[in-house]
Amino acid sequence: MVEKIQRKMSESRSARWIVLLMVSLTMMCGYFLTDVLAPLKGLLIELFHWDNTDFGLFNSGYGWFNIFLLMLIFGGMVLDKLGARFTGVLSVGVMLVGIGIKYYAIGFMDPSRTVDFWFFGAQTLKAQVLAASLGYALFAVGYETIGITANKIVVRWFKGRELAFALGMNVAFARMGTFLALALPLPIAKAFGNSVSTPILFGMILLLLGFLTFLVYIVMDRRLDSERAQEGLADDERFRFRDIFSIFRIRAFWYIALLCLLFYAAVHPFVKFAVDLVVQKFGVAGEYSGLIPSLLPVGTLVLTPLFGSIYDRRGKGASMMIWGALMLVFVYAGFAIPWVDHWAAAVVLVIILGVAFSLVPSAMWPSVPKIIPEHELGTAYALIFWVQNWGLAGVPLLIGWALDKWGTLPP
Ligand SMILES: NCCCC[C@H](NC(=O)[C@@H](N)CCCCN)C(=O)O
Repeated sequence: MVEKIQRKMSESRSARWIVLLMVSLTMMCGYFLTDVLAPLKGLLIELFHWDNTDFGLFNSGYGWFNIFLLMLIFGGMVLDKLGARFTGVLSVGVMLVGIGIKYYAIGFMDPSRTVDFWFFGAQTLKAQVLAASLGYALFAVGYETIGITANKIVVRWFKGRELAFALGMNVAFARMGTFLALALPLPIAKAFGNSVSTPILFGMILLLLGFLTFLVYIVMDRRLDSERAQEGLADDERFRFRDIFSIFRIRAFWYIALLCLLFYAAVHPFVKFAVDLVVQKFGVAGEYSGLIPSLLPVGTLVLTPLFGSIYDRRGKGASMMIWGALMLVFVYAGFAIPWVDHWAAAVVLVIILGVAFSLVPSAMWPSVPKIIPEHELGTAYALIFWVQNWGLAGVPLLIGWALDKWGTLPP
């Protein structure tokens, strides 16, 4: 097999699947670290006296640099200008620094210390919460950038072949990272005497391993470059700043960005509120309440690559996205109708949601290279992620506000 890889990178099936595996593992570590604190909320309340406002601030940190300082868009431009190898290393470096700050804040800072500062008026905050949020904000820049970098790498290696299946597998690794982040942190923290910082340290070590797998990709990608150069196929089109305007002029790009915004804003925040929903509306007992929402990531692990391979063979990406979006409307109508309150209905609705959450991404990500040239792809993905991030940041606030106003959930 190694011989085959050495002979011809561009034609070796094993080489491109190894590249996919190496890059997806790096990305998966990022997905693990993104949600590593989610299951530890109880411990943070118990040990450090964090409250809902602290959590709200910490979670909002995700968008501070990406959305407001446009770091995500710059990340896409760096990707198109300086390439995936450099951008990947930079992303992992930024993630490590960000997560290092968060680790220091959670593991070593005095939870009772406060800081006074001015931001649209005088503010007092817990120093630990502020530092952890700033670390998370920095981490998120690297995390989102590694997401678009992975997309561009997969397109480079798989275009004209089983691209949608490969992108589906890449998303499946992301889901696995999220799944592990929900399953592992609490047992790890408990095994180390209720230490909230140990799962973060565990994630950092994982990410260092993810960095090593990225180095394997770099070696292979360099070989692909030199092979292409020898054949006179070097990528000579370079990204220029004004290319951003040619992306803006493509109408299909806006349709995809809009669908990405609405779709992800509907699904991701749901996951955060799903347990409360099945308890409050469907009357599921406390200890089983996590089971129904957990069907969602597990189902998407298998279905996203499956739909990707259907897309590779049959096409019809637009129809897949439309069906996925319609299913989502059906699911939320089911959640909203008061008399649909049997636990079995919740199971069926979550399964349909899982199908929708696999259908749309499996068609959406491979559709972008069909409308955008490769040298602008990083910026195009970054712009789509940037639009999407507004929804990911805004909708939880909207849900919180709606629950406070009309909901029955405890504050
Ligand atoms: N190579 C990554 C494929 C994109 C996967 C996609 N990720 C996103 O849309 C990100 N902007 C992050 C979303 C927030 C998750 N915490 C996905 O389907 O996850």
